[in-house]
Amino acid sequence: MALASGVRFAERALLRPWALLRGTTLGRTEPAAGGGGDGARRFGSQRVLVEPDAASGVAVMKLRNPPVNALSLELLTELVISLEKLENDKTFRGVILTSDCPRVFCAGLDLTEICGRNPAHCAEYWKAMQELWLRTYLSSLVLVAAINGACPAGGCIIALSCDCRVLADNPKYRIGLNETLLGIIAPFWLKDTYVNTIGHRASEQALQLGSLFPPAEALQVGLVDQVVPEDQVQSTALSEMARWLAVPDHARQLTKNMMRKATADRLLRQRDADTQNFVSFVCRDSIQKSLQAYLEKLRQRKG
Ligand SMILES: CCCCC/C=C\C/C=C\CCC/C=C/C(=O)SCCNC(=O)CCNC(=O)[C@H](O)C(C)(C)COP(=O)(O)OP(=O)(O)OC[C@H]1O[C@@H](n2cnc3c(N)ncnc32)[C@H](O)[C@@H]1OP(=O)(O)O
Repeated sequence: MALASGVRFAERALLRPWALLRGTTLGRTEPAAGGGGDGARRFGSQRVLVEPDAASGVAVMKLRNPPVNALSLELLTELVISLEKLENDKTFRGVILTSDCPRVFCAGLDLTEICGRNPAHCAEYWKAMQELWLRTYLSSLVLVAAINGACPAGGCIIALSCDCRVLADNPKYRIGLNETLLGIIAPFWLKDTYVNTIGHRASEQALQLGSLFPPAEALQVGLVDQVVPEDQVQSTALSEMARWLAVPDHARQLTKNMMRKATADRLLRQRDADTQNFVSFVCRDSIQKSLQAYLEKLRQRKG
């Protein structure tokens, strides 16, 4: 399958994720419940479950890092590797990304990865976050987010880097970039992704206010493409997938690349500087205090 040279270049420029892998069990293959042939076999890792359907060329990738799918370094690494595995297998043309944890799609950055950690760890963690965004944003596969739970901050980053978003209609499942409410700032590449999705004025407001949109508002502002009853999220994601897969891959991929390359290139050009900014920012005493206070509030708040 011919890929745009820009996509190939960007992919070559990305980090090899293997070095990040610690204590994971990638590559394990097991029969899916009730499944028989190769197309029904699932694989994955401790924190990412992949259910491939070779017949349709679509795999369902489920985040399972309970309780809230916080993006730990391990989860980030396993997501990158699982995606790479599907991209390298030409049987697959599309991936539906969803959560295996009830009520939460993804709670965003795992705050324990950046609270009270040394600068080297924060740098390693941020590089893994950049890597996941670059991989998903530039993926040659069609990515549909089936958002079956709350989707703040880093969770929204993952959803935004997909091609299409289907959100379950539950007022508790809010989506958006709430970084400012934690006293932190969305990086420029995330701001760019937001602007590309909902436009400049809406992003300006939502980013400063740290808005988390309930489903109807998320649909209205263009943050998601469909809002459907909870029990129809998966089937709607599959219908959306069929719509996207009806387009010839090469034309769709070249168009995706044309739309997204400039945004990704901005980060690729200044990845190290972005990492340094992140580390020096989050390691400030004042930011560490805000993050600790937020984490404490989360731990005390139940229900
Ligand atoms: C000037 C220079 C500028 C340079 C700038 C450079 C860089 C920019 C810097 C930073 C950019 C960062 C970009 C991304 C940021 C993020 O993603 S920050 C994370 C934001 N996430 C949130 O705010 C979500 C917080 N969580 C919740 O709101 C809820 O947990 C929920 C997801 C709605 C689920 O609710 P519920 O089902 O009720 O679960 P609980 O709240 O009870 O939580 C269960 C346990 O999980 C722990 N937890 C929740 N979220 C996180 C998390 N993100 N990280 C770690 N741990 C989390 C929670 O404490 C509970 O733990 P215990 O069971 O009590 O131990």
